[in-house]
Amino acid sequence: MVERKSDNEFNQTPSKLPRLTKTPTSSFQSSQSQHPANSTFPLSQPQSPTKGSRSRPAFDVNARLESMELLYTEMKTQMEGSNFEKSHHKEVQEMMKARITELEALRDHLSEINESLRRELEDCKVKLATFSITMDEARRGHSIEVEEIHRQHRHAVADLESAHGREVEKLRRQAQDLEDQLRRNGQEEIDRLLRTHSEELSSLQRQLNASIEEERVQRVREVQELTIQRDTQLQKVAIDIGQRDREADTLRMQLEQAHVELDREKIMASGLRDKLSDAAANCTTLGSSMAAMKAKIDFLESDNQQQSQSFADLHKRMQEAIEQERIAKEKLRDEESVLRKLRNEVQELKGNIRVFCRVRPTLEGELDQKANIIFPDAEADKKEITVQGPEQVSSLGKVSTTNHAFNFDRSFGPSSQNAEVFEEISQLVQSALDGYNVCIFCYGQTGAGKTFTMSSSDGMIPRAVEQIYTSAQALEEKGWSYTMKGQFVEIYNETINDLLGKAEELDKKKHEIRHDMQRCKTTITDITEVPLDTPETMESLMQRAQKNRSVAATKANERSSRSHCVFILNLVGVNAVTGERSEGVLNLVDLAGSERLALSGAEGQRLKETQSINKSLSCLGDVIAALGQGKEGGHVPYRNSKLSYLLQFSLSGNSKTLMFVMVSPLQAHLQDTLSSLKFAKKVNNTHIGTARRQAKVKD
Ligand SMILES: Nc1ncnc2c1ncn2[C@@H]1O[C@H](COP(=O)(O)OP(=O)(O)OP(=O)(O)O)[C@@H](O)[C@H]1O
Repeated sequence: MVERKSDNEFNQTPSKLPRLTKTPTSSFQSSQSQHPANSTFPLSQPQSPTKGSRSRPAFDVNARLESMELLYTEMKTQMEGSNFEKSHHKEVQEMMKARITELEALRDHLSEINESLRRELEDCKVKLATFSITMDEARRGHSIEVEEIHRQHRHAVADLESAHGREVEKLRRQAQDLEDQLRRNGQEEIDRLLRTHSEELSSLQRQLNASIEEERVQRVREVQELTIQRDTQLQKVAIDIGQRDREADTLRMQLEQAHVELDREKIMASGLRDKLSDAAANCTTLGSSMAAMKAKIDFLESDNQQQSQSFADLHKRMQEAIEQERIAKEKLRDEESVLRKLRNEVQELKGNIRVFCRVRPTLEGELDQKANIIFPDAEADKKEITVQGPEQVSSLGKVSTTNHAFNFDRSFGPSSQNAEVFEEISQLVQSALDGYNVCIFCYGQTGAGKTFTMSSSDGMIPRAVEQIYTSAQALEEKGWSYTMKGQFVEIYNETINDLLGKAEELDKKKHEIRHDMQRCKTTITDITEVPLDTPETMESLMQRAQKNRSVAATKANERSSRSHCVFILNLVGVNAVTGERSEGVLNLVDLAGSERLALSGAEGQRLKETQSINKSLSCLGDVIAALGQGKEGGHVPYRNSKLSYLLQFSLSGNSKTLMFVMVSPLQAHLQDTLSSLKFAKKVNNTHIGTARRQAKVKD
């Protein structure tokens, strides 16, 4: 802050200024030496003389005063300027004051506004708080409502689901009933037609044979009688003629005698002439009887014509009967096509991928190790299976178990027989004859019954082949002729082996899978294909495959459990009557054991086996899952394993697939049982597109 001095103070001249009398300091001296005479400070001279002052000239007061005057004038001018500036500053100050007043007024105004705004803000805050409370209440109400709606929705969805489930169940049952009905009706109709037809045929045949026989016997009898009559008459005539001849001879002799006697006895000439005319009359009679005989012979000949006519009639009737038989056969063929169509429609209704579950019985020595497995609907639909999980101990030491329920297209209990199981798949096998690609595979852990179900002497493979033979034979009547060829391969460590080839070539000969994408056909290079002409061929084929499997088993322990076994049956049918052609494939697969195979600890051959089984089974699951997504043109990882690549055309949406999940009844296998059933459940929940028949009609 600058100290203000009064105007008077500034207007005083230097002469009027009080004089400084002493400050004899060295600083003064130094300042004086630094400032020349015109310097404004200091204003006084030191009073006490020093050693140095004695040598200096005397102090010039006037000059000093002059300089002081000058200095004063200068200062005055400066002061005037300062005064002007001061007045200017005063003005500015006034202006600033006015401005400050203005601003203060503005500030007051703004404060008022601020105050009112603050009050408004307070109001708003109060309102906001009220509004927030209302909002919270509304939100709570809303969430309660939403919760309520959710609950209702859940209930509605659950109701709908159960209704839908019931509806689906009902539809499935209806479809089943319809199928049974259709099958029964079709079968009954066919049986009835066949019966009627064969009865008609046999009665016609009998009638025909009887009437032919009767007619023949009668005609033969007539012919014999006529022949006898004719012979008798001919004999008679011959005798007559002989007699007449003899008479004629006699007469001739007599005539000769008469002639002889004529000469001698002319009188007797007229008598002889009379006798001659008698003889002539007799001759005429003989001629007429000969004509009668001739007429009789003609009559007999015309009777032969009648016989020919009746033979022609019989022939005509026989032709008519053959024509009727042909029409009946044609009708039967039409009905067979309808039946085929219906059968496959029923199969499609059931879904193109189906899952059956089968629990094997406990064997000797296993009775006390049974797991708790039940079949809740064994008396009704036979679809459910419930497995009691392993015991779990809680932290409080409480022991509990969980029940795991599963639902499949069909569940078979331990008492089920292969015949009963086959009955359920026979329609599917039939589809292969109708030109579909069918794949049936058995999945499950080692010892769960896969081989027993598939390849035992009364398993699915021999039964399927037998049914195909029987059906193919029955279809022959309808113009179909089938060629069947079988292949049997093993996939071990991602390598294909020919089970019908030479034993010494196992694991040595290389086989490649080739796909013909246009014809949707799979071939394996250098593989043995056996024509199956008779059921006996099938038996020897199975024995050959079994022998090779045993040879392979000596190479690696438990090899049969650790390899996949695929039986491929190629069926080509041609209908000579309708020109139709169908190509179907039936694949029956016995998979490697699916037990959880840990990689840890395994090494060498065992590690390789484990890796390839894990890979191929998980790849099979991936393929089914990808197909289930049903994306047109979507990627399906068939190539990730040999098994899925081999079955590509039999696993696609265009084929019919059935999976058997095989279950061991033992407590020790419970974890594997549960994981097999969970895998099967996933497959069961998959829907694969509609199968197409590979049938062609000749141009
Ligand atoms: N339904 C059944 N009725 C009677 N016995 C059965 C049945 N299923 C399986 N078995 C018996 O159980 C045993 C194991 O069955 P199987 O060999 O078929 O199992 P697997 O699953 O094929 O095993 P692997 O994977 O080792 O080939 C065999 O002795 C078999 O005869």
